[in-house]
Amino acid sequence: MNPPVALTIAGTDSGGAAGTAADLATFAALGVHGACVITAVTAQDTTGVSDIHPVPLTAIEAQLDAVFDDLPVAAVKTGMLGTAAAVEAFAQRVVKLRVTHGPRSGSQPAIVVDPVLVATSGAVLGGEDVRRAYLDHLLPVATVLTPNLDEARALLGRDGTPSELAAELAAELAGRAAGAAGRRRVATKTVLSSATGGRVGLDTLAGARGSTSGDSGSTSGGPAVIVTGGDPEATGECTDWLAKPGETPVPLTHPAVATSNDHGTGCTYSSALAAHLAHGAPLREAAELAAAYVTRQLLVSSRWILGRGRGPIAHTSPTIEETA
Ligand SMILES: Nc1ncnc2c1ncn2[C@@H]1O[C@H](COP(=O)(O)OP(=O)(O)O)[C@@H](O)[C@H]1O
Ligand SMILES: Cc1ncc(COP(=O)(O)O)c(N)n1
Repeated sequence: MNPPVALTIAGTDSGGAAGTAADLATFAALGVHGACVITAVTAQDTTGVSDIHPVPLTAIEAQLDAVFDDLPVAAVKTGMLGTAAAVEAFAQRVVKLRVTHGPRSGSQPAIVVDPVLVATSGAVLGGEDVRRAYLDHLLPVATVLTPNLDEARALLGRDGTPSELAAELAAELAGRAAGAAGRRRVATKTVLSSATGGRVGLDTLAGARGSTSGDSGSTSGGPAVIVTGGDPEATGECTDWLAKPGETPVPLTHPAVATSNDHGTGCTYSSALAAHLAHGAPLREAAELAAAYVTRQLLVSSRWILGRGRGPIAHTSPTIEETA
């Protein structure tokens, strides 16, 4: 039987903790075939990021087209996109997939966006132009986004509690999604009407609205938002807040692991979420399973001493001893 396919669009981490190293390891651990589009090469270790080399836009576009033209991608996870042009190039392809497949074809991938802007070490992985491109182009067409607290604050440009930020971000993006869908509907109708002599399929127009069926993630009102609640000093519990437009945010609580080996945690969480969505899990269940996976992996690496800084979250399979 074929495994589901998930695609990561992200940067490399030479230290093997975050970025594509985390994403592909997580996909493999969760029984998903992983494809990857590299957006940037970073020189990075447990102490920080010392160099960033963006991949040229044409090479990013060629990788995206190679994967989408060939593989049945069930879920996409985006990590460090690095430039506004890369954000826009991927957003354009999401819109194209929706227009060509329609919402009920079952062939639209779930789009998980981890809006990476700043690394745990403090390095800037996406500037103000990237933040704007996320808000204007990619987030409104996403299925679900997974900002941490700082990223949620940066995207909204204001502070608040995690549940407030999750609800406000979902409402803000629902508004943007509705506006973008209206503009696409007019553009698609014009293009298709001239191409078909006036006959336009209902499915095609519904697809241009960017709605998805079932509970793989977004409702027709815009993307779901999960504000993650990681806290390196945490003892006790961590709470992530899941918000869907127009609904009261739901707290998702799981045990906290006391560890400083947390480099790559956010990448691992969003990849695990994409992997479970690729398997067909509903969004809330996928979020709970992803948090359980991250918690287990943090436990495995909690006593490791690797590198001089914040060590990696484990990407190895735990032994019985490590999970005890
Ligand atoms: N110490 C921890 N123990 C258990 N879960 C954690 C811990 N730190 C983060 N998580 C979980 O990992 C996921 C990613 O969260 P977070 O650390 O906020 O992302 P990022 O690495 O982007 O800051 C969330 O589900 C969060 O609750
Ligand atoms: C290539 C790449 N992508 C993402 C992150 C963020 O991960 P973290 O928040 O754990 O530093 C990173 N450091 N490097």
